[in-house]
Amino acid sequence: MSISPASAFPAPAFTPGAYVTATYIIETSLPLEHAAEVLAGEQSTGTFVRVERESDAVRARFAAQVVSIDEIPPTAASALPGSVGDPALRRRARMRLRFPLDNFGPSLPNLLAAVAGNLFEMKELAAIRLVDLDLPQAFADRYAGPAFGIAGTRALMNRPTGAMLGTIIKPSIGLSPAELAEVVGELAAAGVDFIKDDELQGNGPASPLADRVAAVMPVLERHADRTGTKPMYAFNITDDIGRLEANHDLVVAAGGTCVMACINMVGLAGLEYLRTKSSVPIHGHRAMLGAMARSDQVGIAFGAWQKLARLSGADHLHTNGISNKFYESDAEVLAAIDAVRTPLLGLTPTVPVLSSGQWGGLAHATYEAVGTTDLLVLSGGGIHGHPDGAAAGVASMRDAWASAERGEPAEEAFAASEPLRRASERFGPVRV
Ligand SMILES: O=C(O)[C@H](O)COP(=O)(O)O
Ligand SMILES: [Mg+2]
Repeated sequence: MSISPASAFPAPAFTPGAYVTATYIIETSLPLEHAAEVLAGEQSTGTFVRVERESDAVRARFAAQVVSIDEIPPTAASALPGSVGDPALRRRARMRLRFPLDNFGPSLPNLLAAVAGNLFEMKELAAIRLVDLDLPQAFADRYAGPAFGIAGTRALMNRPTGAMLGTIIKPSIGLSPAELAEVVGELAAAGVDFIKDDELQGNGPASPLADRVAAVMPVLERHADRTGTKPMYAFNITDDIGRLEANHDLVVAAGGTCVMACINMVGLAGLEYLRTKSSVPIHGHRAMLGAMARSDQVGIAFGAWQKLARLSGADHLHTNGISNKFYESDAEVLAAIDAVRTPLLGLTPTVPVLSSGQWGGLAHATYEAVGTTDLLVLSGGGIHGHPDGAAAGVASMRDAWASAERGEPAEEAFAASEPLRRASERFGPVRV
């Protein structure tokens, strides 16, 4: 085994005066200030007892500091298991903690150990949720973020303006590669911009990644030869980190223009690794986010998580869509889309991906609420479940978004478009 030269491990530079500010919603039955100090101490220089070498000088330089505590109304939710104190005294607060960047350097995994590590286990806290992170520029100096983003994605799929419209292959699993190729041909002919594997379709024996690539890409290449446009297909290459590069290379060698990774399954470090190897946009699926973000009492909110995913290189990031099939309200979805659209440390803008229960009848309400077409809107059941087939499903989406972008009332689109009218018979009334 060869020993790497020391130059391969340059000492990280000190950045005095640089901080990460983490915002939490906490609940505690202890005095709020006390709980905040325990939290700040445990996640930086402290432990359960003051130790001899935790000098004032060490604290001054490395201790996390409580910046603010703002009490907010309690919820009716029960306390996290094992929390201590008199339940009758429980209070809730939004709290900001400032961590010296030098405690961890601009390293996302090590950042998370400080701002989202053991603190979820602290018995002093009856609830603790990380809701936001203010990160210094040093993170963008180290992490490249998206390589393609909105502009690069539009260029590759030849959709310079307007909403980017796509679909998820449904059924998610069960189609043979040959059947998949047929569906892809139909979708491409219908003018879809983007197609993706479902997050459930990885590399199983019934439809291995290599076979899907071999079946799908010739269909897309033939379509591109005829029309000059190659719809983007996001092959789900999620796997162990050691396989990501080979999976990516397989897709790119066949002419593929996108790879998809389930961010929480490969981890942020896996996504960042893929970013260093990828020559096509990375479609970031957020499956499993609910385990972190759904509870009001514990976890990491989408607003904080999406910053980490964007730094790690997600060109596309799922935000959910309005009237979705999952638990999030429209207000939460719109906040998520807004979060992804908010500039972050000068990174290339990531494309928000609106998915889950989407269909053409949601276009007007979505466009009115977000005011942009720099979106990738995905409709799985809403296209494949169209009463007249997937091609009509694509047409219903295109008609709806074109009408919304022209500023017409939804009723007008409904009256003018047979595919949209037929879609509404299956999926419900057009949202206005
Ligand atoms: O992976 C996705 O984004 C979902 O499977 C969406 O599917 P749906 O449009 O059928 O809800
Ligand atoms: Mg899915």
